[in-house]
Amino acid sequence: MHEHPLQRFFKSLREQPVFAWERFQMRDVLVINHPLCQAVFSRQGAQLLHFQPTGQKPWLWCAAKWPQVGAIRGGVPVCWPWYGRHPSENAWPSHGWARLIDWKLLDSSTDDDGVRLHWQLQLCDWQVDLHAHLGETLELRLSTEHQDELPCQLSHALHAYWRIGNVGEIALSGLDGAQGYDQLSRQVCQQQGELRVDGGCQRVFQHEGELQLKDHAWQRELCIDTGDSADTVVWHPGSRPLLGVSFNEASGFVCVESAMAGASLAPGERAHLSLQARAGG
Ligand SMILES: O=P(O)(O)OC[C@H]1O[C@H](O)[C@H](O)[C@@H](O)[C@@H]1O
Repeated sequence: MHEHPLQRFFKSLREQPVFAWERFQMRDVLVINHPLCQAVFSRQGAQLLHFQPTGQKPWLWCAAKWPQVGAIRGGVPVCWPWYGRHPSENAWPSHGWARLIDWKLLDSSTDDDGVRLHWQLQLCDWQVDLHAHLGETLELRLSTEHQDELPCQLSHALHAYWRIGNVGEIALSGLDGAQGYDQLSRQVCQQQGELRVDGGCQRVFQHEGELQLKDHAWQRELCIDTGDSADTVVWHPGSRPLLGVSFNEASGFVCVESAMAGASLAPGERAHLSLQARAGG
């Protein structure tokens, strides 16, 4: 099994600062080394690419090779201000602008509890803020507002790639009875028992509360909470090739995302999305 590509920043035996900027694959990355956890963000997309509480295996997956320009596959891409295909502009990039451009880091702080970061992106009349709290657990909160004169359409997602031992040996519990839509068969579905994703999965569930990602190969359980207002999207490409990602690499992740389909946002109103995870078991 491959090592996480960003673990390379934590090999030094010398004492490292809590926050340090580095260059990696032509991007600025913020390397975070706290007694409770190690983590890496890219400035592009304010994307959390690596998170590993001390003494544990990495929680997030990231592709080893990144395209020279364009989206980095891995970690928690922020899909914003639209999720998936743009509703009317076919030529516009999938999952919006936010993961393609550099954000501003407005604040970073550290205490015994972990680190807190505040990233921001301003685009035309729109502003999106990402607050992260990382320590023994992971917490991301996204908040959007705009100053346009009229209500605007927004859809967004925290598209997390979770690191797992092998996609054939995982199960998601906590979705039993949840109503959803299977985008592969284009049919509504209702989950019965545990969800297995081997062979490909692209489902959107209406679901509240935690779900458990049970990883039998790594004997690990992560409890993932996508918040109360969002949909939970479960995605894995199965045997469909992903550009620049080997079949072996792709067997090491499953996406469990916090997402909100298109909604209308009035001027000054705020839309929120959150994603939290803790070790279970
Ligand atoms: O390849 P990307 O644009 O990063 O999208 C990756 C995936 O994201 C979502 O989960 C969609 O449901 C998939 O259809 C898509 O393939």
